Amino acid sequence: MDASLELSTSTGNTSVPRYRIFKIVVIGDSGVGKTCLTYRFYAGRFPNKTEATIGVDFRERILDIEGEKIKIQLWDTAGQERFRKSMVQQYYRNVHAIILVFDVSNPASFRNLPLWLEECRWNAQGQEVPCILVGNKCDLVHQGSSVWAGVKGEQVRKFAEAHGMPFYLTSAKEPEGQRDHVGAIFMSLAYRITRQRTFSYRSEALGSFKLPSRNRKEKEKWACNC
Ligand SMILES: Nc1nc2c(ncn2[C@@H]2O[C@H](COP(=O)(O)OP(=O)(O)OP(=O)(O)O)[C@@H](O)[C@H]2O)c(=O)[nH]1
Ligand SMILES: [Mg+2]
Repeated sequence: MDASLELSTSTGNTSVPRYRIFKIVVIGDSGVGKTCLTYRFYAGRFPNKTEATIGVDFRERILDIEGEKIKIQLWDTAGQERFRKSMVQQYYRNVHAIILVFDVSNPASFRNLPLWLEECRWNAQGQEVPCILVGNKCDLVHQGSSVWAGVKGEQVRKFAEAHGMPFYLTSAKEPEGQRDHVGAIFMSLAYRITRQRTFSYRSEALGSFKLPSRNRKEKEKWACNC
């Protein structure tokens, strides 16, 4: 069954709420903050401590989108190859959207983005799945030396534009109590995927952003040289 058509129910009791379920997979290099971002959205705060994710961790939240309650199922995946290689196909099975994360203070995590997109393209098997780009750890931008050696906003904008992806720069560690930027990113993605009434994976149903084609020249063109 198409995962989007699954309804949430644990018993035969008809009074149990039934929701449409949407699967969002979070990918990116190890240490970029995937666990912290998903935890922040799930629990509303930065986690006290994290360890490298093994395989996948699931976090779910019920959201109210224009009067409809839906269940967002976040797949917080492992960035380390050895902790993910046996699970990659499950990550992408019936996925509704992908969040591609890099660390703004770690240029290597930005340079590796084409490899992640390649993995998405390969596993999506011709389906076009919404993908957004998130640069995390923006709280570190003004720390340390006066010359910022991390990824520059302009580089991010160009990369995102080249691949037709919306992008956001944020911090899972942003102080609580201020505006919830991380929450707004997830909410805006949830809003976007739930608007697709047909549940089709095709690009015409999903709007303007899609996974890029396999184009080596294009990937090299937008690779970061920092
Ligand atoms: N300053 C800062 N540190 C962060 C932020 N997000 C995560 N971190 C830290 O970065 C480290 C790695 O965070 P994780 O969320 O575990 O990274 P991950 O992407 O899940 O890593 P894997 O599970 O190995 O793929 C931890 O020490 C976090 O405390 C952020 O927004 N700002
Ligand atoms: Mg993790």
